Amino acid sequence: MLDVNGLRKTYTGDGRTVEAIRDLTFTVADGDLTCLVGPSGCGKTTLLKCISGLLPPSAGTVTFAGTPVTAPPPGMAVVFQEYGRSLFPWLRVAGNVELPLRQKGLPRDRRRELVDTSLAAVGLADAHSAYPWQLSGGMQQRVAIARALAYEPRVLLMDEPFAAVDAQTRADLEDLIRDLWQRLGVTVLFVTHDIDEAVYLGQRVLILSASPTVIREDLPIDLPDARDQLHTRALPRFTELRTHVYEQIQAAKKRITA
Ligand SMILES: Nc1ncnc2c1ncn2[C@@H]1O[C@H](COP(=O)(O)OP(=O)(O)OP(=O)(O)O)[C@@H](O)[C@H]1O
Repeated sequence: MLDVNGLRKTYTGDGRTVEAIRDLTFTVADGDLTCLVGPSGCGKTTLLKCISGLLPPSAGTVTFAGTPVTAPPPGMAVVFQEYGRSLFPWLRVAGNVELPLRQKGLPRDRRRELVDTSLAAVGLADAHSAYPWQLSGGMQQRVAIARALAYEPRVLLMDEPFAAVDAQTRADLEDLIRDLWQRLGVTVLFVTHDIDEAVYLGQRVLILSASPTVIREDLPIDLPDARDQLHTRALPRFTELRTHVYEQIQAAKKRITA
């Protein structure tokens, strides 16, 4: 579904050159839930922007369902960390979710149906007519997720989407993502700096090195598919995996080679 090949990104300007991504190659299969985790500043956001066609890479290619990405492709949706800035405060919840569907040119009845089902899917069936600023942070992030789902993406890219919500809401939203992924069969690439979150959510965790970034390890997560916050996190295997990822990230920060 996604093929990232020899990706490099160097920022230049104001007499400064920052090599953010040195060389990244990986694929994400159709229907996978892959987490990307790495030290702070290692280029996670840069990578997602390149994958989603928002930023041109300096070298290498991104291919989405067989087509090279040169601009934001239809079929891909992104959820960012800053829900507060991604929703329009003058539009009601339903209007926010509907906006990309208008841009897609869908007829009114279909738009309404998609808004209803995606808001119901994130547990906000009653929030159609509220304004975003009348909702809690966690609810606003649910609206952002509903908007991405209503677009019916084949790939959902998520950039630290739960970093700004409290711990309990975060746990609920993590379960929501696994539930939606299992029910809808959407391919998910989830970026986080939170090691426990990456291990709890992913079928696979890609561990990135410090900037300039390469892939340090491609780790399969061999936990049972049915996960829940209490029992999965109490499994000895969960502890082993999180300890392993933690050690890898610490080593990456100290630039010890794998
Ligand atoms: N527009 C830009 N111009 C110049 N340098 C940039 C730009 N955006 C990012 N960088 C640099 O590229 C590197 C990677 O940044 P990026 O934001 O992608 O990392 P990140 O892993 O998402 O960070 P964090 O963990 O803090 O969210 C950093 O050194 C950053 O300073």
